[in-house]
Amino acid sequence: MVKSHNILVLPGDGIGPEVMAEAVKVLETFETSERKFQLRQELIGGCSIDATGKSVTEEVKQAALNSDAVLFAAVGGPKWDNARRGLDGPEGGLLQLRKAMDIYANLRPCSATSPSASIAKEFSPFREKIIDGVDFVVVRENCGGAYFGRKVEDPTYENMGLIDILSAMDEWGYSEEEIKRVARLSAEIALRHDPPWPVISLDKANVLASSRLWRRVVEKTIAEEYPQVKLVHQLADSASLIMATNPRSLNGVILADNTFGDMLSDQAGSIVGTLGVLPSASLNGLPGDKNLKTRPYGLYEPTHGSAPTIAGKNIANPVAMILCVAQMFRYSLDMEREAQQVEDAVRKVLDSGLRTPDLRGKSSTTEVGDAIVAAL
Ligand SMILES: NC(=O)c1ccc[n+]([C@@H]2O[C@H](COP(=O)([O-])OP(=O)(O)OC[C@H]3O[C@@H](n4cnc5c(N)ncnc54)[C@H](O)[C@@H]3O)[C@@H](O)[C@H]2O)c1
Ligand SMILES: CC(C)[C@H](C(=O)O)[C@@H](O)C(=O)O
Ligand SMILES: [Mg+2]
Repeated sequence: MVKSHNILVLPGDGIGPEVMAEAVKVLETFETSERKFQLRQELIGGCSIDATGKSVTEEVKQAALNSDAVLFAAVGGPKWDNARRGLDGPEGGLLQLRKAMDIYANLRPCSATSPSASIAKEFSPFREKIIDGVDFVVVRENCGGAYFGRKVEDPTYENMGLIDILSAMDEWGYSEEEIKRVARLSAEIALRHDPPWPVISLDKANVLASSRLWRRVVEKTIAEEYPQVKLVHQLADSASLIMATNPRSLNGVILADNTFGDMLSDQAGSIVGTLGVLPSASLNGLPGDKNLKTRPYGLYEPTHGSAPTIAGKNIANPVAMILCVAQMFRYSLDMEREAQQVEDAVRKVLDSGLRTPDLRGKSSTTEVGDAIVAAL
């Protein structure tokens, strides 16, 4: 029987279409007589605002809900800076999609050997003995907190930066259930390792009310449901220092709310020395999750953005986007063997020295993509 996977492809803005083209090339090499990918490409972000007036349309959200997985590249850019209003700006398209799909856990792995030890060795600003053996995944709560709370902005301003905004507010709230589900998913990831990884939960319980609830709920959930998982509470600000001084001590699952997770996962880019190689997976549950009330949803996006200054030059690094294909194989399509094949091919190409200019290489986006396809 032929297996057919419906994949929604959202290239977005800036370097998005360039890196997505390479990811699609890699994906298509896995088509066989038994496995087909039905790709549907749609607009999101600034390009969607230009075409439809909306950063994401209801039709695209519906397409995401009907697909087996979503590949997303990047949104935003200076052209739309003045259109940046809450969920209506280009970045809001991505936020709306995360909410519509209820993909509440964003997994952002970082290790000194993935995608390639040679990259971390050469590009990390840290000494080798600091980053040696670093291996963690940031599990970022993706559908709540300050990102989705009530927003109050001065309604009179027309152009961001041109007229004074006298006051503004982002409500940063969490419910027990929102915290519980992401704590459970983190513990499940911890248990996939032998011996189980610790869960290191970040908060600012010394200051924020939402963090105090966060700490209580994480504590109770893990103690009652996952007693075999070691839980460590860490203040988010000092976690940021530890990531730069002794990152190995954060090895495990780093569980964080939406804002802290966003910041810490970018900081994790400093361990490997570039954001251009870090993928991420946003999920509404792990494969086989018995609590899932809907079909499994997965959206796969690089940690980096639309890099407007290098867009259109065929020099963007496609590796993070290509590694998103591996994540999609792993979490949405039950293709672990193929996921590892992609990761091995990426490692081989990076170790061979064939790299884009962000990694001091001379190769173009398409050359790196072609080399990865050839290495598969
Ligand atoms: N998920 C997303 O769509 C996403 C994420 C972050 C930022 N953004 C948006 O992207 C725009 C630019 O933001 P920024 O500059 O803060 O972050 P960015 O990640 O786009 O760029 C940061 C730096 O990394 C470089 N870089 C990023 N990706 C690269 C790649 N694949 N290859 C080579 N170099 C790469 C850029 O040239 C730049 O020097 C903004 O509009 C922002 O809102 C979008
Ligand atoms: C583009 C923006 C909405 C997004 C975020 O803040 O979540 C980005 O920074 C990310 O990390 O995916
Ligand atoms: Mg970010």
